[in-house]
Amino acid sequence: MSSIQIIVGSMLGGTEYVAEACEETLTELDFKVDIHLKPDLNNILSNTFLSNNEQKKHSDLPKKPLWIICTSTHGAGDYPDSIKQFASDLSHCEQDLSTVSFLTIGIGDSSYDTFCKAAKDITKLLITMGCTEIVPLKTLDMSEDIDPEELAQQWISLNKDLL
Ligand SMILES: Cc1cc2nc3c(=O)[nH]c(=O)nc-3n(C[C@H](O)[C@H](O)[C@H](O)COP(=O)(O)O)c2cc1C
Repeated sequence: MSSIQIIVGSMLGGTEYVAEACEETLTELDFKVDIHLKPDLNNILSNTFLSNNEQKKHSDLPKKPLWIICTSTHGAGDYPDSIKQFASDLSHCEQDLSTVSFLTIGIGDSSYDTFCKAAKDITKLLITMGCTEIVPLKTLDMSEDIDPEELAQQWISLNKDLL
């Protein structure tokens, strides 16, 4: 079992429901999950690398640490307030993140030219910081009549063997 950190960027709360739906699916799949509605990089790093140490004690439970980013986009392609500090801290992080794998779910509205830009930007930033994207960005378009929680859960289930 790998430990998964779900990192949430939301302004109005909708993306929190999507993240919690992902948490539910992952828990059903028997993953250990921590969800961060107000992500703090230091806290996430200590969970990530503590989990690593724990895994070393259990050699039958190996796996790289995994982060799942769920973020909407606000303003004119900006990060939501809840994830701004995390993104800034991440860009200055000096810790080696090369063992961290991640995937991103972007929630946005395609009527904006900057569709899901925050999710695209954080994906680029994580790659710049040495992390490995294991599944290409999943975007959910709220201008369509969709159930974003259901779609996110289906996407997690589809990719479960890569986690
Ligand atoms: C003021 C405002 C600005 C927005 N700007 C963008 C944007 O630039 N790109 C985009 O894809 N969606 C944009 N959206 C759509 C939101 O990302 C979308 O409504 C999302 O579901 C909000 O998620 P949240 O409830 O977690 O904040 C904007 C929405 C609002 C209200």
